[in-house]
Formats: sequence, C-alpha cells, structure tokens
Amino acid sequence: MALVSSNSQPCCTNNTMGLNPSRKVRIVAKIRGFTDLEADFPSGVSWISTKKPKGEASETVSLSFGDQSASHKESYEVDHCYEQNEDNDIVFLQEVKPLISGVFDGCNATIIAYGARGSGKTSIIKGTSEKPGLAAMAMDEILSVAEKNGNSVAISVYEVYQDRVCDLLDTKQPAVFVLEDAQGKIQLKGLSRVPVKSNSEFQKLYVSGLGSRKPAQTIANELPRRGHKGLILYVLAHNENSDALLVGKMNFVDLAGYEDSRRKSSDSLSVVENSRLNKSIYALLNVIHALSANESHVPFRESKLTRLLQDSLGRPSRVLMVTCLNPSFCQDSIYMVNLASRCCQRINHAASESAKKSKSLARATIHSSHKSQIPRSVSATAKKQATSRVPLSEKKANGGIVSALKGRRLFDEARRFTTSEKILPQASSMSDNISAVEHSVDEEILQEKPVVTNAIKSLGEGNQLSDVLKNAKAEPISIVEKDDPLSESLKPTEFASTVEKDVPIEENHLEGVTLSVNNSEKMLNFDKEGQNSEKENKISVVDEERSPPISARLREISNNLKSLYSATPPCVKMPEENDASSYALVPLDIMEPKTPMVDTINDRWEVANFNSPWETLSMCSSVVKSSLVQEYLRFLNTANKEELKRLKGVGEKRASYILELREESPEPFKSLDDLKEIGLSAKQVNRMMRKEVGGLFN
Ligand SMILES: Nc1ncnc2c1ncn2[C@@H]1O[C@H](COP(=O)(O)OP(=O)(O)OP(=O)(O)O)[C@@H](O)[C@H]1O
Repeated sequence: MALVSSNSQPCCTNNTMGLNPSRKVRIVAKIRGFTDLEADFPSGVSWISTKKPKGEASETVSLSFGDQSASHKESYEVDHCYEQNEDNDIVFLQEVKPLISGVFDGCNATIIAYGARGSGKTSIIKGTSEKPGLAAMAMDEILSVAEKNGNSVAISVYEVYQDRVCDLLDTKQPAVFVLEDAQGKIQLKGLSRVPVKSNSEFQKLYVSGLGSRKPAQTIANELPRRGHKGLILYVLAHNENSDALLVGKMNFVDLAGYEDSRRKSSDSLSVVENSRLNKSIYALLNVIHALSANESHVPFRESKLTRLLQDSLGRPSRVLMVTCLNPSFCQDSIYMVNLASRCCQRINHAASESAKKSKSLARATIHSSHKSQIPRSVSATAKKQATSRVPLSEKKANGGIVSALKGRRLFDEARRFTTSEKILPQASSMSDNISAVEHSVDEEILQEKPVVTNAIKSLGEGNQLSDVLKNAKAEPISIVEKDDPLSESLKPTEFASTVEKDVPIEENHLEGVTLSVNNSEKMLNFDKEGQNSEKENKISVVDEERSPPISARLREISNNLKSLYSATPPCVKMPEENDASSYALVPLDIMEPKTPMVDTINDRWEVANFNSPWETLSMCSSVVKSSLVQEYLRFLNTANKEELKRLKGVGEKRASYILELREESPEPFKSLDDLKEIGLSAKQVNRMMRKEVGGLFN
C-alpha cells in the first residue's frame, strides 16, 4: 500500500490528555490484580498506598510502598493511579479514548506500558480475546470512527530487541530499518502494514495471531525472547488516485519488563543483554523526561525504539505512560515508579512535618501496612543503603540544585543523587525506609566499568597496561564524550552541582572510574537557584579533541581485557580468591570475570604461569584479533566514503549504505555480526577479515 503523508495540519487542541490538556505526557499507574497464586498471600492485600496530596481536589496521586508507620515516607507522584479492581475498560475510557479524536486530526498518540517483569504490561496493552487490552478497545473505536469518516485503518506489529527491529507480521522480512528522510520524517523501511477492516481481523493478527507469533527461524536466532513489542494503528485517507494518505497513528508499546541487571536474569539473559535492555528503557524515559520538561533537545537518537517512535512522541503528539505495578512486593516496581515520577520531576519526600500537614488534607487510601509482606532483605538493603538518594524537594531546601535540572537527562540525576550521598548525610538519613530504589541507574549504564577497575587491581603495579588504565582513570573531565550515553553520565556538572561548599572532596569515585575535581570546581555551591549555571556551563565544556581517544581507549582496553579473559586457559594465574578488594566495586550478585595477571617486559606481553609458549601465543593472537576487529568496526563507523571503498568487499553501493546506516544510528557496527546489515554473510565477513590480516604481511 502506497503511503503518502497527509497535508492535514495536526490539531491537538481538544482535551486529549485527561485533566490537563496543556501537558503532552501523562503518567498514570495501574496496580495489577492478584493472580491465583498471589491471592493466597497471607495478607491478600496490596503493599501499595495511594493518596491524594491535596485532598479530593488533587490532580495527582502519590504512591508509596510498604510500611506506612515509618515517620519519613518517600512518595512518588503520578497523574492518576488505577486500582486493582479497575479493569482495562476504565483505563481505556479515561485515558485512551480521549486521544483517539486527536489521531483523526493528525495528532499521533503513543501509549506505553512499562514496569517490572510480570507487572501486567501485556495484559493491559494486548489483553486476551476474553479480556481485551487497550489496543483492541482502541481499534474498536478507531474502526467505528473511520467508518463514519470514510477512512481506512492498517496496522504494523514489530519487536525491538537489543536495538534491532523486526517485523512480526511478516516474519520473512529480515530486519526493519529506521530511517529519517530529508524532511525529518521517520521511515520504517521493511515494516509491513496490513489493512484491517474489523476487530476480529485485528484479533487474529495481533492478539492471537501473527502479532504474537515468534519471529521466523532465522530471526529468532538473533532475537531472543524479551524485547519491546509495538503496535502501530494507522488511520488513512485516500485521494482520487487511491493513494493512502496518513492521517494519524496510534502506537501501543509493551516494553520489556525491567529487571535489575545486578540480579541473575530469570530468563537467562546475560548481564550485558539485560543491561542493554534496561538501557533502552532508560533511553525512553530520558526522552519522556525531556518532553515533559519541554527541553529543546530530546535525545531520540539514544535508542532504536525512541528513534522509531520519534514522530509519535515529539510535538504535537500525545503520550500516555502506564506504569504497571505488581500488587505484591517487587523492588523493581518501586524503581520504575521512582523513574516515572522523576520523568515529571515529581518526587516528594513527605518528611514528618509535611506529613502532619497533609494528614488534615487527605486520608491515605492504605491498602496495606503489612511490614511482613516486605522481605527481610529489603530492610537489610535499607540499612545497608541508608545513604540514599536525596529527593529533589530536599535538595532545594539544602541550597537548591533544582534549577540545574533543566537540560539534564533523567539518569544524570540518578548519578547526582548517588554522589550527594557522600556529602549530605543529614539528608540521606531521611531516606532510611526507601531502600528499594537506591539502585543507581548509572550502574547499569556503566556496568562494564568495574571490569576496568578490577583489571587494574589484578594487573598489579608497574604494568604497562595498568598504567594506561590508570592514566585513563585519572584523566580529568575530558573522558566525557559528547553524545555518548556511556560518558554522558559522567559529566562533571553532575558532580560539581552536588558538592557542598564545606565538604572537602578531592575525587569522586564512580563505578571504578575516578574523576579528579579541582579546587575551583570543589568550591561550587548553590546559594541561590541557578546562580551557578554559568560556572557549571564552563566546566561542562567538553574537551572534544582529547575526549574521544581516551574513552575509546578505555572501551577498547575493556573489550580487550574481556577477550583476554575469554581466551585465557585455566592455568592463568588469578587474583587470590580471598582478596576481597579485587571485587570491592562489583555488585554483590554479579561475578565479574577475573582478569589474568599480565606482566609486560620489554614491550612484550607475557602471561604469568602459562603452561607453554603455545598458550601464550594463542592468547596473544586472540588479543590481536580482537583489537583488529575493534579497529575494523571503528573504521566502518567513522571512515568517509572514499576510505570505506578501500576495504575489500566494499564498493560504491555498500559504502553509501554504510553511510546511510550511520545516519540512522551513529555507531551501527558494534560487532562483526552487524555487517549482515550491509548484506554480507558470515562467510564473506570471515573471508574479508582473513584478507585484511593477510594484507598485513604483503
Ligand atoms: N488484572 C489482573 N488480574 C489478575 N491477574 C493478572 C491481571 N493482569 C495480569 N495478570 C496476570 O499477571 C501475570 C503477568 O501479566 P503480564 O504477562 O501481562 O505481565 P507483563 O508485565 O507483561 O510480564 P513480562 O514482564 O514478563 O512481559 C500473568 O499471569 C497475568 O495473567
């Protein structure tokens, strides 16, 4: 079906966002009903409390978790919370239906369900044929309005897994490319669009049919189970030539369940995969944060999903975020709500005084105050992590860094909270009962960094490699790389902005990376809101000339260390088992690979205790191979067209295609596997690499 963009101007002036039409993002929570298993819980009641902060007149609802008797309670504000007994039809009527008329006026809408694993995301979006989800209800409504207006309707169903998109309606499609045309419009190349005339057709395609089918065999190998599932409902108009003109679209996204990557994944996803998945959830939340804060830059390019949804998230679209909550204890749920409320910069710390005040305003709807429902480990975590993040309101009271929020990413805030732990003990003591949300997002993003720190420890003193690593660690500020999400979280402003005047801090340590803070930065303090923005801007200037090599070096070294480890035979000397310091920075439940002891003598690598020269040689070859591959990929990600054409197997066409891919994502080649995207088979890639290596000896 040919699809041409409609000329109709979007008109989103109708009340499409519930109570407040001026806000483009609305964030609601939905507490899932108990499953049969959970119904047998001793208390049989939810551990989530909701209350209206300003009494019945409140436009928002604050959520808190667990023990209500605590004097200090952290609460998270959302626009509304749907209780366990409120079914999908209520959510549809109040939240989704009002968006539909906007879609017919050219105002795209996106409904995103997100939350911890098993929190009811699929049930609310997709539902079942017996208990329809929001998508089916929306389809019903859209079909009936389309019939009246003479429009037609079509759908696409896709999955985003590990930043790759695949078509779930046509499993023969190898991959979907997200491209941006000259007008900035997003094109989903390779995503099929199927016309739908009735709800039963939709049910067949999406609810019980192809849309829920596993991707084709070839793709299934690359795309394992846990990904983000998306549905696009297109409303189309037809001109005299029968061209289909896009009027508007409604997206439904069932995000993959969030799971703290420090825990062992329950579906045996590797730490890296899980972490990458979480990173894409953060990327989406960063976008939502930027949109709600009306920031001029919205980081759509951070993930494939946000890129794909760009024209349905950005202005003038409407976004509904449904935070799905498990009705029984789930640490990840608290974390998700925490992020949701931060998206709207709504986080309250109801300290005792304000709690007293609020008593007269509203009575909490407390579903449970059952301490027993919260496992012991949580209180233990609470104590262990008593140095919790500081709520925004608290920070304001402490000198106000709220003004510094604008222009920052949601997950930079997480880092700031973590840093402030060290310097605002009085504030941190107020958060004892929160525990569950202490987990810093950046740990996920930076989860590879402990490898580097451990490596330095393991390598020992006087080692060339450990020196390189140390230098990289000690490099001041310049390790920040523009537009690099990994380095983004290390922006010096994040540290500077949290440093209190009187607190002497020489260094900030995070995740194994040390940033030196010089005296002038150390003296930063916020007497008045915003006063320091100029200074802050100055120190946030990135030394772009110096930055890339260092962060690139870190990454390369980290990769090499990993491959060194994987290539290491069992006889390689490991750090002492009982040397706890080697793992001091490693999250408790993740075993980082142990890095072998490596000595450098006369510029030559020698691996201690190798059984034979053969093993040494094999190990070295493996390191060289890995370096070469990394260099090759870097070349593909950065070289210009003429340079690309110098590669064996890359002609004019492929070189252009590589550049096209780079338009789409700044670093499209992360592994040799990614070369499949430019039409090279594994065999061809192998042959090419052999030729490259062979060429070195010509
Ligand atoms: N309102 C409800 N009442 C009772 N049980 C429910 C309700 N909603 C969902 N469930 C049950 O909860 C479980 C998890 O639901 P669902 O699969 O929708 O969660 P999910 O968040 O999509 O999970 P995942 O993170 O694994 O994708 C399922 O067994 C489902 O039947």
